[in-house]
Amino acid sequence: MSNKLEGKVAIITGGASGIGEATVHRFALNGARMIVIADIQDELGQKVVESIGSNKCSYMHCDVTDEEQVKNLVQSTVQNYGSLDIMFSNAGTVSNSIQTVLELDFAAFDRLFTVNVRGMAACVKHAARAMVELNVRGSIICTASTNASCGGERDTDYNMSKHAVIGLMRSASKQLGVHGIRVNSVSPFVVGTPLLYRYLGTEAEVEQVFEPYARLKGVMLKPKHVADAVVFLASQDSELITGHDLVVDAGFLVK
Ligand SMILES: NC(=O)c1ccc[n+]([C@@H]2O[C@H](COP(=O)([O-])OP(=O)(O)OC[C@H]3O[C@@H](n4cnc5c(N)ncnc54)[C@H](O)[C@@H]3O)[C@@H](O)[C@H]2O)c1
Repeated sequence: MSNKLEGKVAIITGGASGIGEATVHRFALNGARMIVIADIQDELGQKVVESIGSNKCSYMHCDVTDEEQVKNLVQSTVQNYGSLDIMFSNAGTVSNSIQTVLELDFAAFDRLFTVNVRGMAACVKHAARAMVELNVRGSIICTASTNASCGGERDTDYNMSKHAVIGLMRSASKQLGVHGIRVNSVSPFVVGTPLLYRYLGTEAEVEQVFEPYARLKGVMLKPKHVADAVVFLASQDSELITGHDLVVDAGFLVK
């Protein structure tokens, strides 16, 4: 690994598990000065900190649906570590019900939107405010999904929420460019994480869903592949890239 993120202070929401957790490790390997994990799974978050070391990583309980908690997360990161260079706004969820159009449960729909859309926007807002105030040419990355680029057989609310993430990313990148702040998104296809295991079953079952659709054969999409894309978007390697959705899908979306 190189030191692509040397000296950088980063927040990773949803960093206690899955793609977020893999990205915490990748950021540490790439020399980030401090990575703040923001999540609601406190025990898991603390375990990730222990695996990296409290000199490089810390945990803060933050429910992204509560704007005050997000504001506090950003403010305390700046106070404790002197900067905010990278926000990886990644926390997300799926509904338990099937959520076809004919079966839409709007209570579940609202819960999902509060996390995946409102929570995502709160993280972008408060990170951007801090970066503008600090005069930091920061990088903000949102987790969207391949679901943001096509319709779905089910999970209409999830699909809609990820389309909204792209809208947020595009608007924010237009508005924040004047401050030198880049905003991009990363869009994975199916990746074996606890979120997907809850939804699809075992790792083998996830592979069964992935395999027929992946044009690139002989490789399984893992959280680390998404994390590498996030490192790219967070680092100077992508200095001129903003308003871009970086798909990590082994060719699933190729037309
Ligand atoms: N796994 C996939 O196949 C896949 C594909 C495309 C996009 N995504 C997206 O990737 C992101 C990460 O998901 P994952 O697959 O790593 O799942 P995961 O469940 O392993 O991780 C999600 C994390 O977000 C946290 N979280 C949920 N609600 C939160 C809230 N209100 N406040 C703070 N943290 C909260 C969870 O506690 C968890 O640690 C999500 O946005 C998801 O929609 C996942």
